[in-house]
Amino acid sequence: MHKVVFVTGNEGKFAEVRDILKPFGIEVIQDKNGYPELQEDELEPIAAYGAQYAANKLKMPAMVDDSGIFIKALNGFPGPYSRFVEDKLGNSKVLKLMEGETDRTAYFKTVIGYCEPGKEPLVFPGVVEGKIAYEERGTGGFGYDPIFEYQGVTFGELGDAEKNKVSHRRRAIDSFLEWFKDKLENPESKN
Ligand SMILES: O=c1[nH]c(=O)c2ncn([C@@H]3O[C@H](COP(=O)(O)OP(=O)(O)OP(=O)(O)O)[C@@H](O)[C@H]3O)c2[nH]1
Ligand SMILES: [Mg+2]
Repeated sequence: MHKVVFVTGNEGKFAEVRDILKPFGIEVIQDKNGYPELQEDELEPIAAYGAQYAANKLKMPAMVDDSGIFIKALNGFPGPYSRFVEDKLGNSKVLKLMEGETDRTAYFKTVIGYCEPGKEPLVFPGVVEGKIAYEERGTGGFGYDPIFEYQGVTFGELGDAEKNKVSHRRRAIDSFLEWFKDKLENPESKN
């Protein structure tokens, strides 16, 4: 069994990453102590810096997840500021900003940052494309899930297991796993 520390205060993220990695023999341990989140227009540098900070502080391999929802009609807003906007506006006010907008195109993105002590951080992005619904639907998931429609169904309406098959987070973790499995098979050749 491999162990990875996942630094996040978000229980929804933690539960998803734990469930996705479990079948691969990777045990995920949550660390709620946080990391400095850079203010950047892209998620990658935020995740890279956070993972390196956490690995060097904890002296063990560390993972972070920086995520956001990017709405086309709002020029990509809230993107990296999704946490702040969720806290200050919430889904109902985001829907107000979208009133009158017929182009509902949006995507969710997760960047997994992973780092081992003394090494360079690696980033693994995952994206899922969808649409902003006209009203909140469903009580599952967390955050923006009730207003994000994937193939006509909101992430709030999908069960956890179904969301974990198609989500941005799932895609980012799949990309991490590809690298991680390769590293287990060829321990000398990578990173
Ligand atoms: O509907 C959603 N489905 C998701 O799958 C999802 N993943 C993240 N989010 C939201 O996007 C922001 C990310 O901010 P974020 O990456 O800084 O995370 P966070 O501050 O919640 O936790 P931490 O990991 O930083 O401690 C926060 O508002 C999250 O609630 C999601 N919303
Ligand atoms: Mg955060």
